[in-house]
Amino acid sequence: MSQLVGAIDQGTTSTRFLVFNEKLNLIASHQMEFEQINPKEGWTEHDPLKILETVQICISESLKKCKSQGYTIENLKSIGITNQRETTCVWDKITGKPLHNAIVWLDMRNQQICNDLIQKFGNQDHFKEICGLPISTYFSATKLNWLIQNVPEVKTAIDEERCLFGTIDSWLIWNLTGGNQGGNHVTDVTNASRTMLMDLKSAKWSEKMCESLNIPMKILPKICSSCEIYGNVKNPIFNDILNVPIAGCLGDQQAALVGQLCFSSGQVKNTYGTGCFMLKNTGTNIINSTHGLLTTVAYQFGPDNPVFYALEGSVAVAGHAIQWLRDKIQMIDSAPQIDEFAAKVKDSGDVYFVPAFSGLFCPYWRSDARGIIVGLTSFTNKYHLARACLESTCFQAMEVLKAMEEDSEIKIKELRVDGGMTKSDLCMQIQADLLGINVIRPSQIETTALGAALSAGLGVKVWDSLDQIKQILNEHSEFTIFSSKIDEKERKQRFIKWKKAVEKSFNWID
Ligand SMILES: Nc1ncnc2c1ncn2[C@@H]1O[C@H](COP(=O)(O)OP(=O)(O)O)[C@@H](O)[C@H]1O
Ligand SMILES: O=P(O)(O)OC[C@H](O)CO
Repeated sequence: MSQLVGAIDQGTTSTRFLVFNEKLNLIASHQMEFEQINPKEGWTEHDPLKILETVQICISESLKKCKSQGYTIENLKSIGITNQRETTCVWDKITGKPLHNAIVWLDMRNQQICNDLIQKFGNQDHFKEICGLPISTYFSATKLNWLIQNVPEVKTAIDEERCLFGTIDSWLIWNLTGGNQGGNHVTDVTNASRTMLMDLKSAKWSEKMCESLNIPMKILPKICSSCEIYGNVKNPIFNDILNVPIAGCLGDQQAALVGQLCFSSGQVKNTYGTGCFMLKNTGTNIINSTHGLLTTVAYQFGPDNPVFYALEGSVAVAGHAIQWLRDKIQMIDSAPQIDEFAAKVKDSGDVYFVPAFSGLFCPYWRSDARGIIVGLTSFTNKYHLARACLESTCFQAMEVLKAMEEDSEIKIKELRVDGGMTKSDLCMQIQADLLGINVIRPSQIETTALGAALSAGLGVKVWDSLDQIKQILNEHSEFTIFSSKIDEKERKQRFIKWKKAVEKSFNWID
């Protein structure tokens, strides 16, 4: 009997469910965008119930497509989950209802809490040794602080032992496995490593971090590996997949690392979605960056297997800037139109766009920066702006790659890429030009979902080993390779201009 594995990919802007067969071919998928709620400047929320609804619809629509190809639910052996990381949910375990909208990773309402912590502990990197992360609005713990301090229902639910906290993976697993009828309150080690509350070495919640950040440990989920059975689907809302085991779970950027088969130390991938995230596998070594990178968990394939780590360069705004041009500025009608516009001009006309909408993450960690467009003249048109927008992501990725090279003093020779923005050939060509190395895009750019599916399939022995998976994928994977078409002199000149633009974005917020 054919074996299928499903993956829920719950991203920042959309939810997907994808089904792969045992040859790792994509059999069916369904995707839905959902609302970004912006109650105030700098705030972004998601409705956790809406997220659940999109998951349910995506599963149901994909399974219809599987059925039309002759498959039945018996073919579906397991499900993996991969998700936007850090986004913070709190809910009531008795009613099963969220106590507030989820606070999204991009949200900056916790800035004052972060400022106070930096002042109290002396510097932004005070906890990096324990959790691998700087004090920043990006991570879950200070979002949770904000909820505890500002939403009375959350405080009361904690006092009455009804409050559960989790990132999106936890919220989904709890609901899928029964919700308030006995759902399992768990997370995986990659997601836990994004909260600031986990000790990287022990891969357990850190008492010191929880105490320093004032987080009650009783509301935290149990930390599991990225590949084990977290429970079977029991919630009747998900009746299309009842009793199917959930057997894989990874944060989306770690899932992409897995989906790109970056299992060896030194291998690097870059995913271009709402943000852009470059991860380098560092094996079982915890490396502390001196160039603004984060240390994070890459994966742990089973509770008895070692934890693998990664260095990460996180860029907050990549595809998000394209969506901003589409939704807020209405310069384009759809994301793909950015390519059409950008291709109409040979360069950006010396225009530089620094999309520091949420400050700048890696390598600067400047919360005082805000977005700017510089170099405008009366010659500038929307096509230049479109090109500057694509270039902005590539320049940011270039800075992250340089930080990785400087940290390890090892030159990165090629870059594997994936994610929504990599559909743009022009963007990938600009990236290769700026980096001066080959940019390699697999024909299957849904590597995030693939990574979650691989983990879920390993969890129930659809595949026995990583070697078997590598062999299967290597048999039918195809790649497009983008090589630089500009020389080092031009690359340097453009980078100097970019750096000048970045500096101009600093110090906007007092
Ligand atoms: N053809 C395209 N050219 C450039 N960018 C694109 C294209 N299609 C989609 N995108 C961008 O890709 C992003 C979505 O990628 P995805 O990997 O689905 O992100 P996420 O997981 O963050 O929701 C959007 O921000 C969109 O702007
Ligand atoms: O939704 P994405 O793909 O932009 O990923 C978001 C990241 O997980 C945030 O850390």
